[in-house]
Formats: sequence, structure tokens, C-alpha cells
Amino acid sequence: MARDEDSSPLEMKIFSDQNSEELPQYVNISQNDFSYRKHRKQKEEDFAICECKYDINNPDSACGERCLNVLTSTECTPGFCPCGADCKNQRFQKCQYAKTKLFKTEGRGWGLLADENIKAGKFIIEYCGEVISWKEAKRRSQAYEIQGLKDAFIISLNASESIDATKKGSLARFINHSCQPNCETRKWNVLGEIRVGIFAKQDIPIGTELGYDYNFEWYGGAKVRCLCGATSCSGFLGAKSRGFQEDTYLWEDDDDRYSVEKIPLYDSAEDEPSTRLLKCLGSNPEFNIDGMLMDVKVGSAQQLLSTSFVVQSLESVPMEGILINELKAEVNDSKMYPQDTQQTFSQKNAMISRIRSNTAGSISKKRSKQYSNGKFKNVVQKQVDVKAAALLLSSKEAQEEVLRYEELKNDAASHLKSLYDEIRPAIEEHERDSQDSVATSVAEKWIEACCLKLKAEFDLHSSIIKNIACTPGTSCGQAKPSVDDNETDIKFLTN
Ligand SMILES: C[S@@+](CC[C@H](N)C(=O)[O-])C[C@H]1O[C@@H](n2cnc3c(N)ncnc32)[C@H](O)[C@@H]1O
Repeated sequence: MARDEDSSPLEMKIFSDQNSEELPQYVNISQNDFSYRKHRKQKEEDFAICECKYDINNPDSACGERCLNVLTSTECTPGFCPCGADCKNQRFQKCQYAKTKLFKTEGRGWGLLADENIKAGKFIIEYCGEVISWKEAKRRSQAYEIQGLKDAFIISLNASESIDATKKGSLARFINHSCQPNCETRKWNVLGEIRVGIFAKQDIPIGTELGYDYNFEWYGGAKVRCLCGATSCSGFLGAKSRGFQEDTYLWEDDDDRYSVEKIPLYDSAEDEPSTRLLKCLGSNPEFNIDGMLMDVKVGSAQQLLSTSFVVQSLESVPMEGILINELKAEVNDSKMYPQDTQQTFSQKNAMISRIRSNTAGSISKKRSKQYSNGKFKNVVQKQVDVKAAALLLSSKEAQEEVLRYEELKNDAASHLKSLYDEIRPAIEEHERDSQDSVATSVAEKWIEACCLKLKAEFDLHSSIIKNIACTPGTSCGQAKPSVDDNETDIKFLTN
């Protein structure tokens, strides 16, 4: 087991030599550590006081499941709860944990198992650690990676903070990831601070390993192959996260999984129409028609021909460094770290993820596209040089029309961008807190703006194509852009 020689005895670092039978060293804590900032002091007027009345014949009356505080995932405040010492809603504060036991797993380091039968819904243990800012979490995450720590112990707490259980934590730090988990994390408000608990999703018999879905966002770093053994296993820790998918470019063919190294171009002539298209383009270098396609292959014809394409079975490929540099630079800024258990990227909030990835100005231009054979390919959305395209049109009217459409498209894009800036706090809060959905009004506003932008793009592209296809003076009329038309069409689209 490696040890940081510079650390004080209370701050020993690495506990993750998975081959070691020794119990990992860390400082066991049962309350979060607030060295980084002070614990919030709740004002008396902010105390949540329930209306429960303790009835000796009904033990559940003392802050059971119908308690207003329990219903809002808030613990009662000692000294202020009407049920006094009988209050059952102070489980985090009183460390009312289920019995658990550490054990050594096969290939996944240490794990935690139930040392008693645990009923569905029961609070098992708090995930304790050091409460740190996101910035500090990002810094530590990178530092741990450099130090060679294989295990990840940082989870997200809220939009701005994380819990790091690497050096100090509770036994919850040993709970492994499962793609078919019997536990889940839930956030509770305890005396004004958010705390994370592990709760049973189902009845868990004694001796069963505890596991929850880490669900973390994955941006770079070593990939960890998931060994949870579930039939629905996603293959890698964090594999379901958007970050992981952008980073790794992974696809499956029955039981085989593949990663693509270097620039992940898909280069199958059999189902790739743009190969033929690019041949045509070669004969007309002045007009870069590939730029006009909404979702075409990566780069220009020249890039396409010169870029190597390497596919290897994951068994033989080191997991690091599959990333495209361009993307890395982009994600580094907004990067979260692999340890984030609170990030859900489920179908439920897929829309929010799309909101982020569709954002004008800050979007990743890389997309994964699914072809008819089920394989994914990364494609790049190329920008049309509209002014250059317009110059190629011989009729002045046609040129003006194209430029007008471009203006409408730009307006729609900047509207979407400013809307995104406006609602970003709500989206980010939603993502960090793993809520099921954002406010409907936010979603509606967003969808409307997205539709308008898409329509404006469509109008622009069809105008260019139409004006190129039609020689001046033929019967091909020029559709005039009109905001009113847009509105009518949007209604139609969203009805
Ligand atoms: C929070 S720690 C869990 C405790 C850890 N097993 C230990 O020995 O300290 C998370 C780390 O455990 C390992 N791990 C957890 N779940 C895993 C899984 N399903 N498959 C493979 N490794 C897993 C990974 O190295 C991960 O970064």
C-alpha cells in the first residue's frame, strides 16, 4: 500500500492497492469535515418544524413517513421538534446506520456488504468526507490521478460543492458501483447543510454486497472497466455519461466492444454516402458543398483521406488517451470529474443534456450518429460559409434571399444563446441535484427557441440548395422568409 510520506498521520493518502489484503488506511469520520469552509449556521427562523404529535400507541407518529420534514427530505432540529427525544427523523445526526461489513472483492478492491437484513427504503449510511468546492474537487481529482490513485472517492454535493472521501470518510466510501444497484444515494437537508445518504432500493438480505449506480460524468482519465457482473452492465464506470461517450467513442457489436483511437472516423464505403459525395466535391474545389450538409463527415475531403482510422478490441487497447485534442480542450473547462455519483444521465433528463449540448456558441461540434447497422460514428457539424455561397449565385435576388435567411438564422441562434445563459443556473442545478425534470416553463421556452433555430437553419439551407439548383429565370420561385410564417410553423411543429 502506497503512502504519502509528507502527510501527517491523520492525512494519509492512498488506500487503493487493490491487490493488497491490508485494510485501507483513511481517517474514519461520521460527520462531514468542514476544514475547507465553515459549517453553515442556521438561523432559528429557518428551522423546519414539523407538526407531528407523538402518540405512544403509534410509534410512527413521531416523525415517521408522514412527517412534513421527512416528506421534504429535511431532518428535524433537536430541541425544536414537537416529538422531542422520540423524533425518528434525525438519522444522519444520530448516525443511525444499518449494520455493514467491509470485505475484499474479486478485482474491485474493497466492498461493503449488509451485515443484517435491510428493508427497502432504509437509510444505510451517510457518505461522509471533506466538503470542498468544485474547483478544489477538480484540482484534487487531477492530482489524485497524477499520484496514480485508481479509486475515485469524490461525489457531487450540489451545484458548487463536492464531498471528497479519499482521505477522510465513512464506510460508505467502500461501496462499489453496480449497474443493477440495490442501493441509491439521496440528499437530505440536515441543519441547513445538504448531506448524502445511501439508502436501500430494495430488501437486501444479510451478506449481500451493497452497490449503487455511480452515474458519474466522465471526462478523460483512465477508464475503469466495470466488474459489477450485472446482466445490464454498461461496461465501464461512467459509461452511460455523456462525457464518457464523447470521450471514448465506443460501440458494440453483440458481445464485442470497440474503441476508436485517434480521430474516430467511420470509413465504411458500404453505407457512407459522403464518400461518393466527396468524390464529386473534389471536382469543384471552389465551392465547399460539404459545408452545406447539416451533418456530414469530419472535415474536408483532404482531411478525410489523410486521417488514420484504428479500431482495436478493448482487451488489447490501453484505455487512456483516446481523446481528440480539440474536444479535450473544450471539456476541460466545463469538466467534472469521474467520481461524481450524483450526476444522472438517464433518459429522464436526457433533454437537459441535449439542452447543454445544443447550446449555440458553446456546443461540441462532435456528435455521435447512429447508422442503420446500429454503429455509431462521430460526425462534425460544418458551418456553411453563407456569404461565399451567396456570391456563387448569379441572381442578385437569390443572393439577397440567402443573406436574409442567414440573418434570421443568426437571430434565432443568438436568441437561443441568451436564453441558455438565462436558464443555465436552473439546468445546472437540475443536473447536480439529479432531479427528474426541470420546470416545464423552462423546458417549453427552450424547446420553442430550439425549434425556431432549427427551422431558421433549415430555411437557410433549403434556400441555398434551391437557388443553386434553379437557374435564374426558371419557374423555381424564391420563398420569402417571414417571421409570421415561422411562428405558424412552430405551432404546427409543437402541436
Ligand atoms: C468509492 S471507491 C469504492 C471502494 C474501492 N473498491 C476500494 O477498495 O477502496 C470506487 C472505486 O472502486 C472501484 N470500483 C467500484 N466499483 C467498481 C466496479 N463495478 N467495477 C470495477 N471497479 C469498481 C473503482 O476503482 C472505483 O474508482
